[in-house]
Amino acid sequence: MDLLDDSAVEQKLAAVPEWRREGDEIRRTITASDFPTAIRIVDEIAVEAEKLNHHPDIDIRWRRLHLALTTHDAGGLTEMDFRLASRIDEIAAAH
Ligand SMILES: C[C@H](O)[C@H](O)[C@H]1CNC2=NC(N)=NC(=O)C2=N1
Repeated sequence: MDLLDDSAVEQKLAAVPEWRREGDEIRRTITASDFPTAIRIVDEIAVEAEKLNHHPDIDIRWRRLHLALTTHDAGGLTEMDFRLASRIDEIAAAH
């Protein structure tokens, strides 16, 4: 998987407006209604991540999930990060 250049990253970020670029990562926060819901969201994300074989870093703080995506094998941002970001947004929107 090839690293995306800065203009490609900016272009792809436009499609996932909840996400922000932080260096080699894109990050977003999901606020759930309560802690069990936050964990259910994490579980649904885990299923999608496994399907894609692409996994986020997840920092769970009560109802808030801080997510970070990067492609470790490539050492930065690739198409896979934006594909999973889009799946994560669908999951978040369903709760
Ligand atoms: C062998 C390698 O660990 C796998 O191909 C997957 C697992 N999940 C992954 N997740 C992320 N975020 N980046 C990777 O490079 C990655 N690689």
